[in-house]
Amino acid sequence: MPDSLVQLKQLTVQFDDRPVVDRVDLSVRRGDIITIIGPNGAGKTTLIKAILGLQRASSGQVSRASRLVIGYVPQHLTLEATLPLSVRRFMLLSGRTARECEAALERTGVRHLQEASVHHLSGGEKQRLLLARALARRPDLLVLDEPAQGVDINGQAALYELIRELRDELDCGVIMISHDLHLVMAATDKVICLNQHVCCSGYPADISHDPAFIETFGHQVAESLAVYHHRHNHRHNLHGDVVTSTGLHGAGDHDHH
Ligand SMILES: Nc1ncnc2c1ncn2[C@@H]1O[C@H](COP(=O)(O)OP(=O)(O)OP(=O)(O)O)[C@@H](O)[C@H]1O
Repeated sequence: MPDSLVQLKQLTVQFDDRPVVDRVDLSVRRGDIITIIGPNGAGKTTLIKAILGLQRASSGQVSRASRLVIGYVPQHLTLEATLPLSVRRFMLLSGRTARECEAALERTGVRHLQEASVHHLSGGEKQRLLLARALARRPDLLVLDEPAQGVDINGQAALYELIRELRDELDCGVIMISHDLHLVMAATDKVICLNQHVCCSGYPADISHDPAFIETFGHQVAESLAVYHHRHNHRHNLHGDVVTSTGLHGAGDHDHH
């Protein structure tokens, strides 16, 4: 897998015989910012867990570059509420030196909060702290699960901008999940629209014209993104399965034009 930090080949994850991630091919290289979008239950977190090595594949392959360092930013900071913990201590628990921790906090703009309790941080400050913890590892690959949760709209744009800057500074690859479609369209290199299988993928400008995008997100979202409606040759039922007039088909049976 030349140049790839991580590569998925026909990755399938099933729970109770139900494919939640269905034959997904994906490659992340240095310099990429790839965003996974899709409805609730589409398999986005399961896919990310497979990349992190936390979820076993039912079939297919996940290959990682040798000695790959991954920095992971989870959806939420979950901590024991009764445990007193300062930002400084939280960072040191990562095993990095005090200097590395301080530099990472500085870079994500929350160094001034070192003595604050992690329990009292705002949503945006927590996300920046989690990003600093991931950054302190000097990752080859940054994996973020909805990094802008609990962050106001200005803060979201700033956070996406920071992620782009970090990609340049670290020369790392970035893969993230996001529901913030407007920001994704503005701030991402490549979008993967997941609904168990990959519905469509490509550059934001292209994907917003893709009928599968409109099919998955509905006309309201599509229109608000000023996308066009094209013919679409399959439909999804409520479970995300591909349905045509002749019945139920496997996810690989369709194409989009
Ligand atoms: N360990 C598990 N055992 C059984 N089912 C699971 C497990 N983990 C996830 N699922 C199911 O797999 C499906 C996909 O879940 P996943 O969390 O990957 O979706 P998602 O796209 O991240 O959704 P959301 O946008 O709501 O966070 C869901 O129906 C979920 O209930």
